[in-house]
Amino acid sequence: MLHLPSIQICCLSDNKYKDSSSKTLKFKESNSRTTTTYKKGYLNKESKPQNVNLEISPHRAVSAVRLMRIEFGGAFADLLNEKGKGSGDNEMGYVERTLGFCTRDLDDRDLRVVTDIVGGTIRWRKYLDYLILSLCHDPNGFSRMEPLLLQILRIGFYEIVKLENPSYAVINENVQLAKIALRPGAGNMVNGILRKLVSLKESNSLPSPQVEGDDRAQARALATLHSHPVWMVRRWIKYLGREEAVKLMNWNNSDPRFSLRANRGKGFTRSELVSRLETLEVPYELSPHLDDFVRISTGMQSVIQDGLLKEGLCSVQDESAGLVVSIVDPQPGETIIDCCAAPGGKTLFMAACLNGEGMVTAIDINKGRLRILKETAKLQQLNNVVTTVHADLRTFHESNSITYDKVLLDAPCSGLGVLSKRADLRWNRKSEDMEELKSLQDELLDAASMLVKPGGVLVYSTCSIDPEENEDRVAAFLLRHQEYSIDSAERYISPEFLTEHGYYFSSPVKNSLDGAFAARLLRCP
Ligand SMILES: C[S@@+](CC[C@H](N)C(=O)[O-])C[C@H]1O[C@@H](n2cnc3c(N)ncnc32)[C@H](O)[C@@H]1O
Repeated sequence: MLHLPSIQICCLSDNKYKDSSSKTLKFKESNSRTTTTYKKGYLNKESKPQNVNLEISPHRAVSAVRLMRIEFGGAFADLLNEKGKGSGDNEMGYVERTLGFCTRDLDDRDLRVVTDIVGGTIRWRKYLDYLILSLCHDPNGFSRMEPLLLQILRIGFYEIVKLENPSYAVINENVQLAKIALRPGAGNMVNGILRKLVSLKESNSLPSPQVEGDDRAQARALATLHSHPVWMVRRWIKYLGREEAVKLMNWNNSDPRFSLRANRGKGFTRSELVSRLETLEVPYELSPHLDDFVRISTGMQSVIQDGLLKEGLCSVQDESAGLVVSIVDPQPGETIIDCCAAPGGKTLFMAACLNGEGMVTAIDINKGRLRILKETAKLQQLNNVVTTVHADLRTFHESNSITYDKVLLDAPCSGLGVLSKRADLRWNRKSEDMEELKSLQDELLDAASMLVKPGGVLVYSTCSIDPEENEDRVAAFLLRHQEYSIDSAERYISPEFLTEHGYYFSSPVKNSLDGAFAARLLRCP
């Protein structure tokens, strides 16, 4: 029988994060239980003394700090980028500034665990908070709980409820982290609440919201159970029906799968990529849809460490995005303009299809992202067929009179099709964004349409599954622009992706890929 001590909510204290979003951080003083060592190149290039704490679980400490950065510091939970950065010096710097000590270096296994814990804890945040709140004696204190303590609790709850890690270790390690990073009282609180959780789980009596009442109440319960914002759930029930909406949320909560594209531009073929993956012992599957693509569900860390991405031999690109390029169907010798191009996934794939003849002009309003595109084009030896232009598409035509064979508008969108990869996006996106995005998409479509040669092709695409950003935008555009008509996508993709209107649509639920949409439109000659 577990002893369940009474639980108190600890509120914000003076020497901790006050409000990280407003950048008024105060970092905790170094804790007493740390060892000061000299460690080469640990935080920066020079050797300097470090407070390396060997008593706490490094991956939990790093996960807690990473979660703080994502929730309050504006860092993205782009799991791959986080992995790609190798979690090196910078990350340990954040850990030390936040906790007052650093941990030992993370090995590959730790890094994988951090990625899993961070991704899962963010995805399940609403559900985990519901459980935490249900188990607290003082629900009013929940909203005032200090951020680091809340992250530690969320990690513990996620490990116990979703990962089903051995509860003894989860409790011990998270209690230790709370004690050392905060204070003994915080450790006691974590201990009490995690033990209570384990006891409820073992007796199959975890609190659970009932899906009952009117539509609104049911959507609220489903949103908690599947950990999504209520407005998204309501929208999906409206467009997809309840059953599909639940399947979509399950997909969004599942581990993301990645695909790699062999960079033909650099003369690297899919079979060479496959040989490298076999050498690295990374399991793979060939894409049934795209000749250059390979799917992997584990082993990304090995791919990164092998340098395949750094050397520009392959790129991480979802097949759903690759299929948008199939709809453009770039041919050697053509002039193509990619109107919202950065960071360049589609630009570079299109450029590789040109076999050195023709040109892709890549426009983007974001200078930093465009710089990344330019550097990647160089790395992939595609800079001879890629030109970058820093411009706002809406005013670009004022200084440009050139028209192009093909125009791709991969518009800024809600990203509701890529929630399995962008774990934090569901919490950052607001329902009000949808109206703003729709008018921006209309403006950008009008601007892009001016760049198409008579007889040329305009492709409008998004990584959204929302009809208001997809079919509805195209329908409104066709009403405004009678010089355009739909060119069915049937010649470019397999029937499973074809909609009744002749558009391309990849559905996470149906196709097990990210959600994406593209319409191919012809300008009359
Ligand atoms: C969906 S992302 C493009 C992704 C890119 N096509 C790819 O495959 O990597 C949308 C891009 O539109 C850019 N953007 C937003 N408003 C713009 C505007 N008015 N003019 C040009 N680019 C814009 C953003 O900076 C962002 O990079």
